[in-house]
Amino acid sequence: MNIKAPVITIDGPSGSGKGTIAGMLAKQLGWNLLDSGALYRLLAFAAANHGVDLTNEELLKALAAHLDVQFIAATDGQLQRIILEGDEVSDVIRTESVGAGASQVAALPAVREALLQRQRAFQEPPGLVADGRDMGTVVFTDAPLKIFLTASAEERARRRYLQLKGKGEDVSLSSLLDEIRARDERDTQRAVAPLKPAADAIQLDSTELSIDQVLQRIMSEIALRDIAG
Ligand SMILES: Nc1ncnc2c1ncn2[C@@H]1O[C@H](COP(=O)(O)OP(=O)(O)O)[C@@H](O)[C@H]1O
Ligand SMILES: Nc1ccn([C@H]2C[C@H](O)[C@@H](COP(=O)(O)OP(=O)(O)O)O2)c(=O)n1
Repeated sequence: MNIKAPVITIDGPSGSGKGTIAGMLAKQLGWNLLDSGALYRLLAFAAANHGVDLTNEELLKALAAHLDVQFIAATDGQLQRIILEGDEVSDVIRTESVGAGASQVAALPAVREALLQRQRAFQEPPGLVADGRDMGTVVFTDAPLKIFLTASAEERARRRYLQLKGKGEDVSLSSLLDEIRARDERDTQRAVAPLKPAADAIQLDSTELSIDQVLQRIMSEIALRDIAG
């Protein structure tokens, strides 16, 4: 019998804390990690490098199917590393402009289809924490725990501002808020796999919660379901 590894999905809008929480959970549980947004970011980044227009669905589909990417698991003291065509791109794919490009290519059905199996291949023992927009609604519909993490747009822009400032980037809070709102609009309104909570997702508003409080809330849901052994 083929018993699949359990999956915890964490979906939600930009800046809600998905990546941070997913990374901490994966570490704490000793599970695999899928940062699905990174795949869309990598595609947008690779398209720019190869001169592929972000509206050219056919070429983007081919590029998505052949993306030469490696995810190197986090170790103590080092975050997960991402290698594209032999070069480390972990940081360069995190800019807001690559995020906007990712949101654009992510609206194309052929691109989503081309990336589906690649995402499902991360479901390996002992378990998987998957973060994105459609992890609970499309990619891992039978996940035993689905979290939909939100926060107000203002709080998400503030977090992104602090994060990018911390990396030495010259950013403005008001333009980040505009970009976050534009991305929310595109991600929730697209025809395929729009950002929305799965019917069986637990919705968690982190606006007033610390990272540790969010983590504790999710750990208690895991304990309730007895899914982490
Ligand atoms: N509950 C929280 N309170 C304050 N800051 C947070 C919280 N959750 C995440 N952050 C910070 O917000 C920023 C964006 O978080 P991130 O995990 O990248 O969000 P997402 O993956 O949803 O876009 C990071 O700098 C992170 O440390
Ligand atoms: N499962 C996913 C993950 C990301 N996307 C798209 C939509 C997002 O705006 C972009 C970038 O996602 P990412 O999770 O890296 O973005 P944030 O860190 O939340 O700002 O990719 C998607 O359509 N489906």
